[in-house]
Amino acid sequence: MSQVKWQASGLQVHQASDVTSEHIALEADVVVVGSGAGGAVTAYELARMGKRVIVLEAGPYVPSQAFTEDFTESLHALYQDKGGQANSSGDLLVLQGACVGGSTVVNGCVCFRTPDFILQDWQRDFGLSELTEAELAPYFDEVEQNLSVHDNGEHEIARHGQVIRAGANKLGWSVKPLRRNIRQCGLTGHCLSGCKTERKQSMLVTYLPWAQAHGARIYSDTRVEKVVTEGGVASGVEAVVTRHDGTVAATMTVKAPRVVLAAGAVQTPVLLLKSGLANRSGLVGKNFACHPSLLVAGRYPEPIHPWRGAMLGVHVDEFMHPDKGGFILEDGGFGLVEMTMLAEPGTGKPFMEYMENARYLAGLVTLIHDHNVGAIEWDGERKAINYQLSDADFPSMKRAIKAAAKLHLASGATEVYVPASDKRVIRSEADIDLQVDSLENDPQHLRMVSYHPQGTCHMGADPDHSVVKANGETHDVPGLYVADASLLPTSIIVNPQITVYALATRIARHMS
Ligand SMILES: Cc1cc2nc3c(=O)[nH]c(=O)nc-3n(C[C@H](O)[C@H](O)[C@H](O)COP(=O)(O)OP(=O)(O)OC[C@H]3O[C@@H](n4cnc5c(N)ncnc54)[C@H](O)[C@@H]3O)c2cc1C
Repeated sequence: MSQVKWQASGLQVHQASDVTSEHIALEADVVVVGSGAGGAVTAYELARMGKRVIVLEAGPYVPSQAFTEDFTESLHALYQDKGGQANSSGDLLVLQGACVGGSTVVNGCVCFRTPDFILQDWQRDFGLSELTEAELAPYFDEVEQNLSVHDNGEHEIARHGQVIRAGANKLGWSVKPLRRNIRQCGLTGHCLSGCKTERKQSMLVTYLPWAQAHGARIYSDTRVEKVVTEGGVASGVEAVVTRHDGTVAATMTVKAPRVVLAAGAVQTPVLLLKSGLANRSGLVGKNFACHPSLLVAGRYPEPIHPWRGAMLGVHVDEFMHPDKGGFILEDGGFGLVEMTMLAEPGTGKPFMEYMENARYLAGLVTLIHDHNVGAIEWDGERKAINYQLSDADFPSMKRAIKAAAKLHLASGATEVYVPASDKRVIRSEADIDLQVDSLENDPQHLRMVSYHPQGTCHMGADPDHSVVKANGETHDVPGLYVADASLLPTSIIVNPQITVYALATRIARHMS
């Protein structure tokens, strides 16, 4: 891996194809595991402080020019488990990016700060007294500025967003443009396949090149298998470099007194469990939450063309506070593949009818404030995501479906499709309770997707009841840090990337 090629996008990545020896031994001040939201920001912040930083990324390096805007191919090329990662019962797809830039490459660009009522819960219930709105505000300001976060302009609200906004106004519900980290959006609607024109301000085109400009070295195809300690203190990692045909190109060791885990909320706990570290509380991998989402589609009399224009335009925050329901609705555009993945279109004739009418559909994505009832487990060979929607969260899921149905009807939809395994269509206000009240919280009944796994190595003041401190360092192992979505003690209702960026910035700045 001594000779690396400069890629057209400007990022220089050491890849498996560059490997020239069976073992690679490296040294650094800090080794960062994962190059997504948490990893890229931490790497940049530390590199610009003059630290020698190495970033190890399990996924491949896919330069933007290679993005295809074909979602089936993107799942294969850019996503964890080729887009097939799911919970143990198979009714929750857990989508995560697995490439240089992580989930930020494939995300929908939506940006929210952590709601203050969530931070207050963390202060009260987890002893995180320092994580106040005032303390985090400068970090939010900074990352938002760095990533060109702005309220969607009118041209960024596609037809599907316009009809939803009109319906929300009719109902008197609070509806706002979404904020997104994008510069001069090309309105292609292919966010989930990566942004070919590099307008999305993902880590691939921002913090990673910036980190590299400050000397950080980035290795793709490199999966960290173990965190190593000496005398109870972090001392580095062991990794394997794998070619794209699955064969091992080399083993790797990195010696570093600071190890930052940012492999995402599924893989970071797996790595700690494999390494047998930082688990005095028994909470590594526990406390998993994920904002289980539904795509509630409405059929409109006039064509909507949900694949046209910016993917995400507006959101309804009327019910965001837990006292008001604990959910938000985001208007979501989607292409034909997403449409079949996220809905329950049936098979045979019903499927053909659904797809024939695709251009008349608009989607609402529900996000709920779920409890942290899941767990990531490792049996020595494979991971398991054990998560079922809890009975405590089912009422809020049903409230979100009802609100989405009501909103579609108010927006002019003639039919609303509930993504349930027994086909349920709502055609009038009177149908809403009828169709939704009888839903059961049984495995496989609702087709759920998570874009936001969180919480599996959560922060807290008490070492017996949390995995890491507010500064990101694990309670048990000096020098071993977590800086990704695993940190969040509770689910945060809103899309989490900005929270992860802000926390990672803070963690890097507090690192000694
Ligand atoms: C399809 C999709 C849409 C989304 N839309 C939005 C949105 O609009 N707004 C928003 O706020 N959030 C969105 N998110 C979520 C957001 O992108 C994530 O919350 C955020 O990126 C999490 O950051 P992270 O650092 O925890 O993990 P990631 O960004 O997922 O990065 C983790 C990286 O670690 C790598 N890795 C894993 N294991 C290892 C290992 N053992 N060794 C080395 N590397 C490893 C992975 O390959 C991955 O690249 C979306 C996510 C998805 C998947």
